[in-house]
Amino acid sequence: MNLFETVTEMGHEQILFCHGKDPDIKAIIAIHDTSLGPAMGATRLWPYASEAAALKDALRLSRGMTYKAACANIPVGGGKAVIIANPENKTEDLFRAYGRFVESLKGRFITGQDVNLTPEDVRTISKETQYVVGVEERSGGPAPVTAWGVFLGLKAAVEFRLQTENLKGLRVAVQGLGNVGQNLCRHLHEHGAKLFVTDISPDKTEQVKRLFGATVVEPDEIYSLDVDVLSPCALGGILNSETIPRIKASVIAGAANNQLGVEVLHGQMLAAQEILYAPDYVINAGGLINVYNEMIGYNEQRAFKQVNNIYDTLLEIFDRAQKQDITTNDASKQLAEDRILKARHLKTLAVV
Ligand SMILES: NC(=O)C1=CN([C@@H]2O[C@H](COP(=O)(O)OP(=O)(O)OC[C@H]3O[C@@H](n4cnc5c(N)ncnc54)[C@H](O)[C@@H]3O)[C@@H](O)[C@H]2O)C=CC1
Ligand SMILES: O=C(O)C(=O)Cc1c[nH]c2ccccc12
Repeated sequence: MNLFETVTEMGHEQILFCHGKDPDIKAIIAIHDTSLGPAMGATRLWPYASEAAALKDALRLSRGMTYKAACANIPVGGGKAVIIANPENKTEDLFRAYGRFVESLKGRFITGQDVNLTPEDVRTISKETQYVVGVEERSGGPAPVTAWGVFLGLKAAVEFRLQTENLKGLRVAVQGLGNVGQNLCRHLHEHGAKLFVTDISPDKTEQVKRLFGATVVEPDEIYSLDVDVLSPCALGGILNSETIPRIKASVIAGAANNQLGVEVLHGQMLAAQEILYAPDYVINAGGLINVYNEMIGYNEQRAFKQVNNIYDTLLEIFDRAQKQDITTNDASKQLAEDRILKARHLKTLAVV
């Protein structure tokens, strides 16, 4: 990877390569943009196959956070960190060393719990840095709020594409029944949707079958089901050249980050198949909105108002995409970039 070329193209401000021998630590903190406020993004721990893969993940996820905050209209910038490690080798020393790197950024980057980190791990990080949120779970953790936002976004997409406000009998395929997926299934079930679900953990599929009468399918079957909506709530990169031709759903609305394998190509493939894609960073902003509110002093009414906005924002994005004949992904990027440019312009005026 030609690093500065990539960073120039993607627009990152700063990338911190955190390295140490005792303890052995390799982590990357990517700060994409702080025009709207301090960069926020949870930290993910993953046994990446290569350092390039880790860097790519950090770069793309952090840019997604910038767009996420801008589309959610909160004064926050975008960042993300990845720790390159096997979850089996997590130690207190590792997280403390990582916490010192976060502290060294003096609040330019504020982080918390993402894939393979437990609340306990985040508490360990917070022994070394004050720039961690979501540790005390004052608001019940971000996942239920994320799920509520995804539910509203799914509803907006169904209304736009299928011209119905009633979810009764709507067939929805949910991939991944973790903290977000299960909460989403509950909302959908309560509104009369018919669920088709998959997870690599049989305990989780059994639970959702029992609680919400869902039909359980094998992980690879989820793409080709004859359903109205596909809701990816597990992994990134699942919308790609292999899966898209198999998709029969006309709406994609789920929580996973980086759902599109190759953003432009696969965004266009979905549009060509007349599948309405709710951009991941717009629909899954509930978690970020929740931790942001915790940071500034939790106010449930304000937090829910901001999450409820996801519905209107998505309708605006779908409308923009249709009118300009562009992908929904490009329409949301435009919305985010407009807001960021405006904020930069205001800052320049303030200096003068
Ligand atoms: N928790 C939050 O507030 C937010 C979560 N997200 C994203 O949403 C997604 C889900 O988040 P959580 O529910 O918190 O994570 P989680 O780790 O609780 O759940 C993920 C689930 O996906 C399952 N899974 C893994 N590989 C799978 C496969 N190949 N097929 C089917 N299922 C598979 C896992 O067994 C697990 O049950 C993640 O991609 C996360 O990055 C995005 C924004 C906020
Ligand atoms: O939406 C994402 O990908 C996030 O990283 C949201 C998030 C969850 N917990 C956090 C703690 C600090 C900053 C962001 C988050």
